[in-house]
Amino acid sequence: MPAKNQTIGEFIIENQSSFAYTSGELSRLINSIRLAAKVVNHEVNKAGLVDITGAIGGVNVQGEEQQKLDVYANERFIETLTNREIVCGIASEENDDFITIEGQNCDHKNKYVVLIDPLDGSSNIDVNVSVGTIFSIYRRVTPVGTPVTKEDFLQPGNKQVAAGYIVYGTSTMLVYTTGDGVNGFTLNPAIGTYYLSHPNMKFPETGKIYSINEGNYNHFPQGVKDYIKYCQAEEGDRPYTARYIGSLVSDVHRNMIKGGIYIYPKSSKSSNGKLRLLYECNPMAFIVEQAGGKASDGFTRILDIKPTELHQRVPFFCGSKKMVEKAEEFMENASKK
Ligand SMILES: O=P(O)(O)OC[C@H]1O[C@](O)(COP(=O)(O)O)[C@@H](O)[C@@H]1O
Ligand SMILES: [Mg+2]
Ligand SMILES: [Mg+2]
Repeated sequence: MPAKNQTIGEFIIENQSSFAYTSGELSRLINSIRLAAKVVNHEVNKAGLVDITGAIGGVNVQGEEQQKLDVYANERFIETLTNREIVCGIASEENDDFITIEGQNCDHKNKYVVLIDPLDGSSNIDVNVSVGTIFSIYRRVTPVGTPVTKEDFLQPGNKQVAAGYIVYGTSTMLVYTTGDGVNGFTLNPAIGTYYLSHPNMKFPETGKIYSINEGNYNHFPQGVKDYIKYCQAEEGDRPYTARYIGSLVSDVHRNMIKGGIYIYPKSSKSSNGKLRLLYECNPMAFIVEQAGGKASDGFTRILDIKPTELHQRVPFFCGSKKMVEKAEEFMENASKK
């Protein structure tokens, strides 16, 4: 078990064997992300002050109004990753298409692509509720020395070499996996260093929290309606408690600590749900599974879905293993009727 209060830098060096490729590369990837996260954290903490509040007046490829912090965070992560000579391409929620990073000598020698949701939970920025950043990292599949292509981004989630999130909440935490368990690091803002505060995070097998936007209840598939009724029934260890922050990162983080399930299903209003497979569901699913939880679209394991589009959406069920299995049971039964 790693020593608590180890710095993230020490942890990476000590655990380099858990990364499939050379340690130096992982350090540079995670260091880029933690640096950009510190800069973004600084701005998030000022949310409410004039210059950082509200919409920027643009609409992203999802048709969503972009908040100033969406754009600010996007620029900081892209800039920081680009300057560290480690990525050959970046895809982001805030960019229509992927960005090719040629590298200092324009030789396309870098080996990793990063997919990012720079600011998750945008609707909560101006109301002082916790938000996050989500990242997913793959090794490129196209030859080194050639420009990155869409193929490098459309890999199934089970090919991720690392994934994680930052939650900007009561404290700022960076939580990540390289396929060898999940560890959480809390930022000490006084000295700007992340310390290992949550070693070897584990999803409780079951829990008593369900997180879903029940405002859309009438539009949900029958299986989801049945599962919500199950959660609310006065039986056994139920009713469960409803908790919904409206920031995917924060809802899943809480459920990972306390036990619970988060669901963003498809509905008659959005045929594939809202969340994006590549930079929301895949990285969160990798973390959830590495912590002993489960993640699916109600039927299929998220990490086995073969992506077809950069910004494609999928229904998302994730959390405590037994709770997700129960929800899938309701989905299965309803689909047979
Ligand atoms: O308001 P709704 O429809 O419940 O959606 C909330 C969900 O949408 C999101 O805000 C989508 O993410 P972005 O803020 O990155 O677009 C999730 O974080 C959250 O879980
Ligand atoms: Mg998001
Ligand atoms: Mg976002």
